[in-house]
Amino acid sequence: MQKIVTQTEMYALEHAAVAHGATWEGLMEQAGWGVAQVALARLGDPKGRRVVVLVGPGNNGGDGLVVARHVHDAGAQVALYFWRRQFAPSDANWQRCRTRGLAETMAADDPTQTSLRKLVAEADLVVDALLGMGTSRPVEGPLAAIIATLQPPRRPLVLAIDLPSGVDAGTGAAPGGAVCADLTVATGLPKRGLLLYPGRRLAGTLELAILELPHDYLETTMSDLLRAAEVQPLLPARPPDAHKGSFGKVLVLAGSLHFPGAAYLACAGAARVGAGLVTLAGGRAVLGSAMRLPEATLLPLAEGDWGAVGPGALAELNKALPNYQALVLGPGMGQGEATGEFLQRLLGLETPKSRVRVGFLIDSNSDEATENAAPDLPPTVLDADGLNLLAKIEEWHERLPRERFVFTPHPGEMRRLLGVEQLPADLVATACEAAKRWGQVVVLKGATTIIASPDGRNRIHDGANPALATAGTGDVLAGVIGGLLAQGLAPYDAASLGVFLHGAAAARVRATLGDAGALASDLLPELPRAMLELR
Ligand SMILES: NC(=O)C1=CN([C@@H]2O[C@H](COP(=O)(O)OP(=O)(O)OC[C@H]3O[C@@H](n4cnc5c(N)ncnc54)[C@H](OP(=O)(O)O)[C@@H]3O)[C@@H](O)[C@H]2O)[C@@H](O)CC1
Ligand SMILES: Nc1ncnc2c1ncn2[C@@H]1O[C@H](COP(=O)(O)OP(=O)(O)O)[C@@H](O)[C@H]1O
Ligand SMILES: [K+]
Repeated sequence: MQKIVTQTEMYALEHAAVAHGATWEGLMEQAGWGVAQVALARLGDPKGRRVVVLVGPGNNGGDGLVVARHVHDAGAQVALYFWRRQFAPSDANWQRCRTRGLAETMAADDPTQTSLRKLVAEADLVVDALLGMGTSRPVEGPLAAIIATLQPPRRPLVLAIDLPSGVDAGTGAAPGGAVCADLTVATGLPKRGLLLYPGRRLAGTLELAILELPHDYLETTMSDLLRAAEVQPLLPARPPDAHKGSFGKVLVLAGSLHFPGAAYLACAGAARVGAGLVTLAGGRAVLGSAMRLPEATLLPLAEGDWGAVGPGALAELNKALPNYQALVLGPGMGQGEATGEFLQRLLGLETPKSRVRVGFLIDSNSDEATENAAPDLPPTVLDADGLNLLAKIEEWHERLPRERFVFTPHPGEMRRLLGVEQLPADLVATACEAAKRWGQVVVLKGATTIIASPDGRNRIHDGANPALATAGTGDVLAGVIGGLLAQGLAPYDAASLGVFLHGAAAARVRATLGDAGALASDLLPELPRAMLELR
């Protein structure tokens, strides 16, 4: 399991390591040695290769000095460029470089960066050891000017130690600009900011220098990187004597006159990850979707204006729902008033005000009242307009049954659910706090997707892929997660495996079609292949 840490968690781990007998010097030596091995592997034969190490004032700079020594000892020609670091005899790593006679330039003596530009122009590799986890404010002044000398296009490879200087370790933000690295070697464990944008882009390829840290410490609060090894065991078994009833039934309530295709994409997503049966619920607006997927069955619902689903549909749904193991609710269903009222009652969230308005339906013990009462929902994926409509309901999170839903918001939907103008910078913390407060699994989608469970566990999917930046890919994901819920996966696992398979299918699409022009429906045939590859 690859853990991802915040600064606080990393500093606590370092303290715990010291308490277990490690020394700060020893840790720094391990970190620098590990980074040097990556650097040397990239350099090829080090003889005659020129390496510039940019050394900052803190421990990140200390790591840089260790790297400089090992790369020098391997045969490369190393020059040191110091920013804000004062020599002190106690700086043992600097002292060791001096003993070896490494060239030194002080940034204070190079106010126009003339020497630095020359060094960079002649270098094969630049090691960025200016700032790491200690980055505490936007980069500015001379530091910004130093970083600007590394802007692409440039000749040398740029390797950042731990984090590209200027990237916030917790949020991935780089408010004053940052080093744009070709690769970043994280020391010990990758920091959260390396997975979040723009930090993820600025970091380039991610590698790791191993540190001996007490891994059991703080384990439960750390994020997990979502990788094949974590989700492979979650794949539902397919016994040879299975029948369609073995793999669950999914009911999809999606699509509308304006977004008819969402229904198809969600249904096909569920079917393509192995659900036994998919039923599309809706009016005439979604008939076309049902015809595109002849394997799906249809649950016709009473229509309101313009074919929208309204409260009149509750009776049919109530009868059908006990036959389903999962529900996908919301993709493209529209945000009309009648649909909002329908959703509110389906979720059992009608306010006293709406009770008065539809009072005759819930009055006393009439048959109609029973038929229209909020049903017990199976595990449900709530997506897109389902979330937008939910966000309009007052105090929804205090009244929604807990541990029943997987919410799949993109950042805009997340803002609406939280009722904020702008999402907080730390998206992992945002998703985790929301999952805890709402009592639901939250999948905060984006180039990096975060899956958070109400119990505090969370997984980060490092899956940037511009081929996915096209309408309808989220509808497929909602269906995929629904299809996995129907096969009996717990909500957090269904969400995790779903995000992984969706990303793996997208990677396959990108490999054949490239970055642009893929359709959301191109993901569908790749889903079974992604499962085959994982199994
Ligand atoms: N301890 C160990 O054994 C291990 C440590 N490790 C390594 O240590 C790194 C963390 O080291 P760190 O905590 O010393 O912080 P670091 O990133 O060097 O920067 C601190 C300095 O930067 C300054 N500063 C900050 N922002 C600034 C800005 N925008 N503009 C200008 N200045 C700014 C800040 O100055 P101040 O805020 O006080 O003005 C302070 O002087 C970690 O990333 C990893 O590489 C690992 O190898 C594991 C073993
Ligand atoms: N650049 C990107 N890299 C990786 N995944 C992306 C990127 N852009 C979008 N996605 C993924 O595509 C899906 C888009 O979902 P969403 O925004 O709900 O779109 P829609 O509602 O049109 O289907 C999400 O799973 C998201 O994580
Ligand atoms: K750095």
